[in-house]
Amino acid sequence: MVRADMENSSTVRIVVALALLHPSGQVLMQHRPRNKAHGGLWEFPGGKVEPHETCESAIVREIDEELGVVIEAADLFPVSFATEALVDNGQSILLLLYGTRNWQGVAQAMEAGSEVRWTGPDELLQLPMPPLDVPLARAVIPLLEGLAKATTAP
Ligand SMILES: Nc1nc2c([nH]c(=O)n2[C@H]2C[C@H](O)[C@@H](COP(=O)(O)OP(=O)(O)OP(=O)(O)O)O2)c(=O)[nH]1
Repeated sequence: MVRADMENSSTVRIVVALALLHPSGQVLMQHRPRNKAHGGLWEFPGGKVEPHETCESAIVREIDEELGVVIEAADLFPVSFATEALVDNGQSILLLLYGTRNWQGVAQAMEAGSEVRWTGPDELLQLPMPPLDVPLARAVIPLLEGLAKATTAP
């Protein structure tokens, strides 16, 4: 039986992440600083949704902070999501992956100890990444292949 107090004590932490899609068929991946959770792995840039933020305003903020580029909430579309129970703090993460093809500025790693790289569909699953990112990366690959085809089409 589910008690009312149990229903109200959600332990789900929402994390938003972005597939920044280059017209050539590449996605921007970020190397996590070694001092953070999953340090040293490649991930989609993003972060936790803070209280009083919407998911969209959180991803716009995180992308500005982490990559120094401006994206518009209106350009975002949902790509996929993934969930994982975290054993260390008892929280579950709900990771929402958005996509966009539009941004302003040149994406670069703004955080100390971080780096970024544009990655094609053949390389994406070769990168060491957190477990949650593997199914998300699989969902991104057809988008990259579609973009690459559109670029090379006569
Ligand atoms: N941003 C991001 N986080 C991910 C991905 N995959 C994955 O498991 N995570 C996890 C790692 C962390 O436990 C959590 C996000 O934490 P974060 O450190 O990026 O969030 P934040 O920028 O708000 O961090 P902070 O202010 O607390 O340092 O989600 C991913 O692709 N992108």
